[in-house]
Amino acid sequence: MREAALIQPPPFSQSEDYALFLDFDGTLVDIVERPDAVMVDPALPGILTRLQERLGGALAIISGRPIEFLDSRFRPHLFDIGGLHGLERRVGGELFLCDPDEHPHLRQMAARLEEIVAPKRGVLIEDKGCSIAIHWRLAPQEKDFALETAHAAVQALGPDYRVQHGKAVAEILPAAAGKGKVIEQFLQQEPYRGRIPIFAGDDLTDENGFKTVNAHGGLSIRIGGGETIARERLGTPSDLRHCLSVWATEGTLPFDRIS
Ligand SMILES: O=P(O)(O)OC[C@H]1O[C@H](O[C@H]2O[C@H](CO)[C@@H](O)[C@H](O)[C@H]2O)[C@H](O)[C@@H](O)[C@@H]1O
Repeated sequence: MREAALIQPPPFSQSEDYALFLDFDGTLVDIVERPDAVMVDPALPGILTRLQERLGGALAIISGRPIEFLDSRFRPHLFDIGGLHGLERRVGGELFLCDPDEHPHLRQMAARLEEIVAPKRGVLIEDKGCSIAIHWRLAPQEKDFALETAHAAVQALGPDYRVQHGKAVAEILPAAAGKGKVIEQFLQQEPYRGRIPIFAGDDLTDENGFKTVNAHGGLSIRIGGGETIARERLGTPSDLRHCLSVWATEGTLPFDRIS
């Protein structure tokens, strides 16, 4: 990572050279105990809309969440989104969705997993159709159980599926999913094509996105602690929201480093 105390990204006269990609949980919004309890800061949709205009439309949320969930949190705003760790995508209103019916074994596994975790108080199954997350934030003592359950499920499903590790979560999803891949797909399409990517994320799934962004000579930003290949670091989602707000209103994007 660079040692500079402050980054001064592009003035608005050059902002159409850049594409901005933003992770959701732990990056734009704070981590909370339950997946369905996440809250969007009321000022955030307006800040993102302003940035989207500044960037000529080249702003997308890149998340492990489904597009439908993110829309429910940002309504009436409909941002470009790479959802489900890149399994689905919306660009300029055009949708590329993942069909759960194409994953019949995963669907059967979802029902089985509900039964397996039922006796474990605080372990939550988040069924997202084409992926299934097993959460243990409310039951940290069940971490090993949750991890073993996720890995056993993938073992049973075969090589078309993998486990994505995250913050107090293990997700079972198609092996082809990846944030790097979906960022690459965005960069092949207008208005993202040919631009320098900027990507902020906080978690293991985002490291794959950082790899792609670094390969394009872009700016990768890790939110919070942990080992990373990101080139810059910010402390909290609130720090990032502040930076985005400054960029939206003043034309610069200052990142105070924490490490
Ligand atoms: O790619 P992201 O937008 O960062 O999404 C990653 C996963 O985030 C969510 O889980 C995490 O946030 C929850 C709410 O704060 C928290 O309770 C949980 O412990 C975290 O792992 C979400 O529920 C998953 O579907 C996303 O894949």
